[in-house]
Amino acid sequence: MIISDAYLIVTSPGRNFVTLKIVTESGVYGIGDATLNGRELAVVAYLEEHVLPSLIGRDASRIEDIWHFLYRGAYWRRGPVTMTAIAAVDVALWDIKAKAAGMPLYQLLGGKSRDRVMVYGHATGRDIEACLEEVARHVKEGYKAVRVQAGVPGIASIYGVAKKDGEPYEPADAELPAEHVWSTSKYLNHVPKLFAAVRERFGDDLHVLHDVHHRLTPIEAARLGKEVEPYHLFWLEDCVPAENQEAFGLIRQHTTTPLAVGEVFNSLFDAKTLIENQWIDYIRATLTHAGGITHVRRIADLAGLYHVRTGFHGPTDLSPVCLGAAIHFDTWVPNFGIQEYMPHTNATDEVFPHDYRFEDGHFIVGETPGHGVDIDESLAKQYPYKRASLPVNRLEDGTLWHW
Ligand SMILES: O=C(O)[C@H](O)[C@@H](O)[C@H](O)[C@H](O)CO
Ligand SMILES: [Mg+2]
Repeated sequence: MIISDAYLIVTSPGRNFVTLKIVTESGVYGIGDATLNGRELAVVAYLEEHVLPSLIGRDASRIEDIWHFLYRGAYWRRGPVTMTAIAAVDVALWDIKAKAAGMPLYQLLGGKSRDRVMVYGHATGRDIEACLEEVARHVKEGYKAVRVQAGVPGIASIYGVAKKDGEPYEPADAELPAEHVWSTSKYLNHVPKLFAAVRERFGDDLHVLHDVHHRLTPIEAARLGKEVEPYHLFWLEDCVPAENQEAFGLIRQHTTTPLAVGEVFNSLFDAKTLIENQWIDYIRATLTHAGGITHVRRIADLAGLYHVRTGFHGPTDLSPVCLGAAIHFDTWVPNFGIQEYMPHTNATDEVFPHDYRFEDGHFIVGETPGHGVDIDESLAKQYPYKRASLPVNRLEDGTLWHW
């Protein structure tokens, strides 16, 4: 199982994806997702210059050793670029190990803890009415859980709401960062009305979620959490920026609305205080940005001790390789909560053939050895890289804010 080749495929079938392919002397290969939205080529340079040359000649079966070689060996530990690069190697090596064993990845992890994996989809609309129509569409398609994001009167462009109703939402929509204007008071006054309308129309059974996208202060988040309590959210996501983990201590004192955080985390240490204090309910760190299966498994195990469940990030800016590996992880992990799902474009699905399938609001894991996702390299070549940036936010007086 000696590694004989390792290279990257950068492709943009609708949006940019970076994929690492590791090939062994026996011909068995594995692939890992290395996509860091809006910073794709930083990871490409990191891997090509600093990681891939040192993989050649190593034993692909020594996943744990290679993980520590890359983590400790960098000296400059953690950070999204480093941890995305390590994750791509890690997931590709697990893919190889599972293929060599002739097993689907979930079997190597410990086997099935469940038969299917509940997902949440995204309903978005320019106002409450349009958003409710999108929730209705999701319910019709079988979703049991829906994230609900609507436009707010007086805010021209807002996270999570597509430019046109019915179109998929894609935040990295400009070559250079677009500048949006944000108003906390307008937002806070509007969101409880949205959830009142959702419960009135859809009743109590549907799981509903909401993403604040890091925009509030702790006391504002506490107010929002309290005000939506009657509508029983499945979770309130990223209600404050989480660099200061203590912020969640304050929010938790005020509300029983379940809290989710972690899509921008890249290490166990980003989440350690949050988990040990039981200030959160769901951890969203992903395989692609938090060091792969080897590291996210450690986060999930720590979380399990404190009744914190997984709710992996799953936007379209993570490739089907990440989603496929995540579905294996979700099928195994004992403390699973939910999996985010934003369907990829048809072009993306064609570039990344896969064996997972969506059925009745859930994913069903595939049985192909490995993580079940491949890449069509010649098709990938038809979609060259295009620079795309995430937006920034300013308050109405021009102050730069969190996006
Ligand atoms: O909950 C989510 O799915 C996320 O907040 C994403 O939509 C991020 O904004 C995106 O991943 C940034 O690249
Ligand atoms: Mg989010």
